Amino acid sequence: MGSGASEFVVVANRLPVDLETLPDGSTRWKRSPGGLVTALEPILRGKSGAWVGWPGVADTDLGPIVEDGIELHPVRLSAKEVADYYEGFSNATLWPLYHDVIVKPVYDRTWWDAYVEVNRRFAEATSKAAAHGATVWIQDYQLQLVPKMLRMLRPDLTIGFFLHIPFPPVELFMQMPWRTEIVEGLLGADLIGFHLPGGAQNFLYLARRLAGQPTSRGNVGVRSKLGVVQVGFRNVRVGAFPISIDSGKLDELARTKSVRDRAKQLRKELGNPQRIMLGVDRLDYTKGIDVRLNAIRELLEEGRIDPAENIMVQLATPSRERVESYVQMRGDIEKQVGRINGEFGQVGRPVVHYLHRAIPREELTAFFVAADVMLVTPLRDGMNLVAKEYVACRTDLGGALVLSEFTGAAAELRQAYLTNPHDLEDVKDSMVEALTQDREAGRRRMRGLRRQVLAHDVDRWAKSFLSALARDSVAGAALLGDEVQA
Ligand SMILES: O=P(O)(O)OC[C@H]1O[C@H](O[C@H]2O[C@H](CO)[C@@H](O)[C@H](O)[C@H]2O)[C@H](O)[C@@H](O)[C@@H]1O
Ligand SMILES: Nc1ccn([C@@H]2O[C@H](COP(=O)(O)OP(=O)(O)O)[C@@H](O)[C@H]2O)c(=O)n1
Repeated sequence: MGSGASEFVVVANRLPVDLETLPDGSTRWKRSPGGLVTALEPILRGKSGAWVGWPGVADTDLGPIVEDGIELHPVRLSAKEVADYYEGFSNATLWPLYHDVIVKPVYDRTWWDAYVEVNRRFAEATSKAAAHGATVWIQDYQLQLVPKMLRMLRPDLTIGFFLHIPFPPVELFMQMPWRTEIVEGLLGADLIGFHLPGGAQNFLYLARRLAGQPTSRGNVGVRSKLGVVQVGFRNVRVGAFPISIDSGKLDELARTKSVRDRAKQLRKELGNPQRIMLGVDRLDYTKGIDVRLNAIRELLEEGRIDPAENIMVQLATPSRERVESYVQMRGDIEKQVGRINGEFGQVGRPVVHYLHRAIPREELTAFFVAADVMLVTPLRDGMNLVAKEYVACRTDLGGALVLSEFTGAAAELRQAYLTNPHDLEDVKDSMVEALTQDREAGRRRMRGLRRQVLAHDVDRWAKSFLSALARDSVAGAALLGDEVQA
């Protein structure tokens, strides 16, 4: 297959923008949901590379286009492929399996066939876009077969892969009927990145057990001490690279007069309560939105918080709306919101303000600035960028972060009020602690959190991954325990 013109290509299920059809039949591009796009968009803009991905709607034929300075290569998916590859295998098989089986994964052979077929299409589209010797960076669980397929088409490329969600413990991964194919698919890369060392260790074990390849045995570090899998003459490196946000830019935005004024106005519109709690998530069962709502209801019932003084705002972006478990969860959450407001709200003064829609970045920043307590309570989350965004916005050192121990972010944000989302009493106690924290103690915590988030931004994440990828993989032979420049 012939090569294209791009020296650096990002490959992800989604393009950074979704094609939206308006009621009058015309179309426009809007930003795609989720943290992957939040993280990668600024990187690609700075590198003038190409992005291969799905435009978010089925049966759309589009040639390459340039949008906002990024060259986009849309991959066409039919309506059936969206149902089988995206909603099915990606989000009803892999997503729950990799998130601790919070809901039961479905193993369907026709979904697997669609996953193989669509991964092949992504590999072919990437092969067309990439110049000879280019660097290709493949993203996430939807595309785990692409590294091997692409290597077969284009052995000249340097191939990196990054998994944005947790890589599951071995006992869970072994459920997967196509477990060997997935491990072998990933081993087509030169470097495989995870958020945390635990994910990398799980993968190394599986590469030995399922693919039968020799691997390094030492512990993997954070941006250091890569593991190695020997695949024939190739050394595939495996490491932990915790993702982050464009913290400097968000810090700047949070300081602007328009955002600060809007934050004040939001407080007023919410009835000037003493304390505002905030949740910001895609509407996903992994995010523990139900956990925080249960905690608030019990705290109200027990009289530990006063509904006249403490309110909550939950901003929920619509997500995967045709997947059964998401439909059911939306109903459950909206019932919980209704129950709390029915029992504890007043006319014109609900306790929980709930918006089910995407929120523009500047408005979201004003919410972060206005919120006294940020509630991030996932049952499992690869990283959770929202936690880092809140910290980056607290230029005043105000606010408090309640953070689930089961997020990747918890490994770095140690000064948060860390909590176990499976232990409702612990969540309630953490919330009360955060709501009643001493001002000076709160400022100390926030200072520590900000030091971490501002020093480890998304640029550092990308540079640490890409510089490790750029290293000669033959030189990596000696590397059991190699150090990476962060
Ligand atoms: O594309 P969707 O199906 O609408 O889902 C949105 C994205 O969700 C997931 O995000 C993950 O990546 C974040 C950045 O690394 C991380 O902070 C978070 O913990 C993950 O859940 C998913 O991995 C992406 O592929 C989706 O685009
Ligand atoms: N209503 C909302 C909720 C989230 N978001 C953004 O979506 C991203 C979510 O990333 P994340 O890493 O926390 O979680 P995922 O949705 O990627 O699993 C963050 O950048 C949020 O600011 C948004 O723009 N509007």
